Amino acid sequence: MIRVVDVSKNYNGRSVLSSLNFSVEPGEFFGIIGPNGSGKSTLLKLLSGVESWGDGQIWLQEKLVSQYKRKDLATWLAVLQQEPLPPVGFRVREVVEMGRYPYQSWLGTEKADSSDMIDDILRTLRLDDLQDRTLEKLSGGEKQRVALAKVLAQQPRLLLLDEPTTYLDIGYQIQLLDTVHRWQRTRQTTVIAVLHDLNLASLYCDRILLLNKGRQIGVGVPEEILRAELIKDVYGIEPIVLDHPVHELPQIMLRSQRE
Ligand SMILES: Nc1ncnc2c1ncn2[C@@H]1O[C@H](COP(=O)(O)OP(=O)(O)OP(=O)(O)O)[C@@H](O)[C@H]1O
Repeated sequence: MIRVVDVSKNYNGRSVLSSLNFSVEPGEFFGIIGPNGSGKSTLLKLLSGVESWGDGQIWLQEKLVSQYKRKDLATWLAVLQQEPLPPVGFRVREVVEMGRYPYQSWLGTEKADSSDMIDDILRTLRLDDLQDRTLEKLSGGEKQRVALAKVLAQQPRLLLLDEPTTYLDIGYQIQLLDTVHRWQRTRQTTVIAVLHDLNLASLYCDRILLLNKGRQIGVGVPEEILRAELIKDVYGIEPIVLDHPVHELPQIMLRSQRE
């Protein structure tokens, strides 16, 4: 679905991504991890066509991302960003309906009625009781769920998530990623997610790309990437890596330096 070939990116002559090479298969849940400033969000911006890359190529199906018209790209992919929602005044349902924009004519009308689908998404994310509330009356975690509902309403074939669990407590982190995972499996949506939490990345991602200082350190299944020596090299900590007793996937325990 996505093929990244020798891609680099500079900001003001400073390299922030260099020689990236990887592919993401249709229907895959693909994670991007790495320390602060390693280039994760920049990579997501290149994949979504928001920013142009320097050298290399980024293919989305058979065309370069840069060859798509903006509205055509929006029927293909949706991006959940860190600061995604309109400021104030809009009601939850109105915001979710904004996700339908790529399917509307210039009059703002849509061929098919999407209200059942919007109802379904609001129910799935437990937002149905909040649908008439305005955004400023929501908590940070509720806003995050509204933002996800809006991008799901776009019915993208490729869903790009930039730190989707920010602001969420552990209950909602799992609920949100379970929802995305179910959505991905039942609709064969491809998901590319930037995740800070390595344990969540292990639980949900089919494969993970590890970046450090703009370089691709590795790409592979969680067992290949979440290895103690690799995590130590990149994050500068001495983790303890254990097998999850239920999911049989690597989980990282942190070791404190305190006396
Ligand atoms: N518009 C910009 N202009 C100049 N430099 C930028 C710009 N956007 C990002 N950078 C720089 O590029 C590097 C990578 O930033 P990026 O936001 O992609 O990292 P990240 O891995 O997503 O970080 P974090 O985990 O802290 O969110 C950083 O050094 C950042 O300062």
